[in-house]
Amino acid sequence: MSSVSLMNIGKQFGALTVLPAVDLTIPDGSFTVIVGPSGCGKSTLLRIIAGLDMPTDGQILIDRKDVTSVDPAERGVAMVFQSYALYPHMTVAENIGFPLKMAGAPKAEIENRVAKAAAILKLEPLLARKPKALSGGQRQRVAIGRAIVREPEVFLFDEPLSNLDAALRTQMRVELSELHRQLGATMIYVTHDQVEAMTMADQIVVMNGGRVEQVGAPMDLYNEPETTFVAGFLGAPKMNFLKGEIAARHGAEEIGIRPEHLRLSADEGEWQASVRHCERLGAQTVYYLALADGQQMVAVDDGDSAYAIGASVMLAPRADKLHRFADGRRLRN
Ligand SMILES: Nc1ncnc2c1ncn2[C@@H]1O[C@H](COP(=O)(O)OP(=O)(O)OP(=O)(O)O)[C@@H](O)[C@H]1O
Repeated sequence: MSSVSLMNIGKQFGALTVLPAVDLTIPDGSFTVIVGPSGCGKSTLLRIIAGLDMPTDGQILIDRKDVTSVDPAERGVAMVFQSYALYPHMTVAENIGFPLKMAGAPKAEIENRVAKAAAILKLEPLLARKPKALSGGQRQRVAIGRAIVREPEVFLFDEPLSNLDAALRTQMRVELSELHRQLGATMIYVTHDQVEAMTMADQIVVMNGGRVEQVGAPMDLYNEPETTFVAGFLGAPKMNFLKGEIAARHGAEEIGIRPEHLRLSADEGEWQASVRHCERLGAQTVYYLALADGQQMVAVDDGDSAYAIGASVMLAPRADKLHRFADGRRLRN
């Protein structure tokens, strides 16, 4: 197991500064998810840790050793990509064992380690198949197997689930979390999907425009976002943001309240709104609402909640869940 430290990492592609200066510590054995919108630089950061890209500035430490100019193969990291890049003419066993073969490992050792990885990933019945005879989820497991056999100190995942359908993604989230518990290795996982970040991470790193916005445990970021960016990025449906008179009454330039922290009632509440649209999800009802001053809100109510389109409702925000911001930053007190 190994910690990873990024010290003042900068990256430029020609005139384009993708990462101005990133400082980040990834604790030993953690499952750290780097999350942010497309283009914020998260894949670049992962490739720099892997050694596939060189930083323009700064240092990378793995297990407290400076690996900034160490060859990717010598860093003790293994990367799993979004596109599984399996060799179509090789069997599952050959695909998994390929990195070891390339490294010149003896045949018996390759077989041994492939068997161990296949057992962990429940791929044993599929070892003789070719990739084209596998489902998307099975292919991704083979790609993960190829990383496991190398017994890396640090696993790097670059959006590994984005080619899978929703049901399979959910299943693989559980499998990856179990894999992490089983192996105890440090895992760094890049995604733009906040659900993956919330469900798998023990540490989330939210990035925005090449900078680290906030680092912390999922529920800490959810409950105490430091910026409106983090507040709006984590959670679905998204946090509501309100400005003007409504925010001023709470002593803020802007307030935020999550849809599940609004209580709806016919006659009691702080704000009056009309129902524009509703989505009945079975377990929940999602209301799209318009306040009297024209600001839009979303509220989540029980599955059997039954306000009609056009109805007038009162909204009561939970006082302990109301976030106050000025200049995009959280206000304290
Ligand atoms: N080799 C390169 N040459 C020039 N620009 C690049 C190169 N690689 C990445 N970039 C640019 O760097 C920025 C960050 O890219 P990066 O792939 O790290 O973002 P990302 O957050 O991982 O996005 P996505 O979720 O879309 O993969 C983008 O503006 C991208 O166009």
